[in-house]
Amino acid sequence: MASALPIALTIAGTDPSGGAGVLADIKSFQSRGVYGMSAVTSLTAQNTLGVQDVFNVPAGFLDAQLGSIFSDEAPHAMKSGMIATEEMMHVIRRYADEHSIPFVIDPVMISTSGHNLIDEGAIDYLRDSLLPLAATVTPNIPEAEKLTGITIESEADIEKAAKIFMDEIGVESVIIKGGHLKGDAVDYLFQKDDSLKLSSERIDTGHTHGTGCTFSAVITAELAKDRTLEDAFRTGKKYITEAIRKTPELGRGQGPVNHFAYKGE
Ligand SMILES: Nc1ncnc2c1ncn2[C@@H]1O[C@H](COP(=O)(O)OP(=O)(O)OP(=O)(O)O)[C@@H](O)[C@H]1O
Ligand SMILES: Cc1ncc(COP(=O)(O)O)c(N)n1
Repeated sequence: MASALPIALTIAGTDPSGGAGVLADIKSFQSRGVYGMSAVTSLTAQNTLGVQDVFNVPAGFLDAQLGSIFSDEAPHAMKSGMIATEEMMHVIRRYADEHSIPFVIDPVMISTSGHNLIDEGAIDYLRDSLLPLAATVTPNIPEAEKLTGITIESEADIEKAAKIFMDEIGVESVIIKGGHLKGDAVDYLFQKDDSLKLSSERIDTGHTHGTGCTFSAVITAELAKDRTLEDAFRTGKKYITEAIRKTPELGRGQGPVNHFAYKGE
C-alpha cells in the first residue's frame, strides 16, 4: 500500500443537491475516515423532487479522469454508480482489468424519483462484461429482477436470484438489498461458500434519496481499509440505518440521508 491513508474512488454521476451519486459517496468516504476521489460519468440536474436533466460526459473524458487518477496515486478500492452508456462501461472495464483493487458495482438504473439513469442497450454489457469483474455487486430488488430476469417477491426468490448472479452471470459475490420489499429492511450477502442476512426495522420515512449510493460507498470505504466484505456489509448496514433514522428532512421531496448520524467504529 503506497499510502497509509486509505483511499477510495467513486465513478458515478453528480447530484447537485448532494443527496445521491458522487457527493453521497464522498460524504460516506469522509465519514468513514477514507480519502475520497471521483471520476464523473454524468452531470445531472436533480433535487429531492426528481431528475430534471442529464448530461453524459464523453467516454474519452471519463478515460482522461481515470488516467489522471491511476497514473498518480491509485485508490485502494473503487465503486461505480450511475454509468449511462456502454462506451463509458468499456473505459471502466479497462481500468478494472488493469488494477486489481476491490471494485464494488452498484448497478444504478432508475432514480428513487423514477428517472431512467442508464441506456437500456447498455444493460447487457453491464451484466455480462462489468459485473464479473466486481468484488461485489449491490442491486436493489428491481435491479436484481432486471439483471436476472426473474420476479422477486420472497426470500426464496432472492436466493434464486443470487444463484443466477453467481452461477450464470459469474459474480464473485452479491448483496441484494431488500429496501423495496415490505416488512423489515433486510439485506442479503451471498458469497461462494456462505451467506449472511442483516435485518433492521423499516423506518417510516419518505427520505431515502441516495440510500443505495451511501450503502455501497460505505462498503467500498471499508474495503479500502482492507476489512473483509462481511465486516464491510455489517458497517454499511449500521451506517445506512442510522443515516435514514436521523434524516435531516431537506428539500420539498424525497430528501437525503444523514452522514453525521452513525457514531460506531
Ligand atoms: N425505510 C427504510 N428503513 C430502513 N432501511 C432502509 C429503508 N429503505 C431502505 N433501507 C436500506 O437502505 C439500503 C439501500 O436499500 P434500497 O433498496 O433502498 O437501495 P436503492 O433502491 O438502491 O437505494 P436508492 O434509493 O439510492 O436507489 C439497504 O440497506 C436497505 O435495507
Ligand atoms: C447521479 C445519481 N446517481 C444515483 C442515483 C440513484 O439514487 P436514488 O435512487 O436515491 O435517486 C441518482 N438519483 N443520481
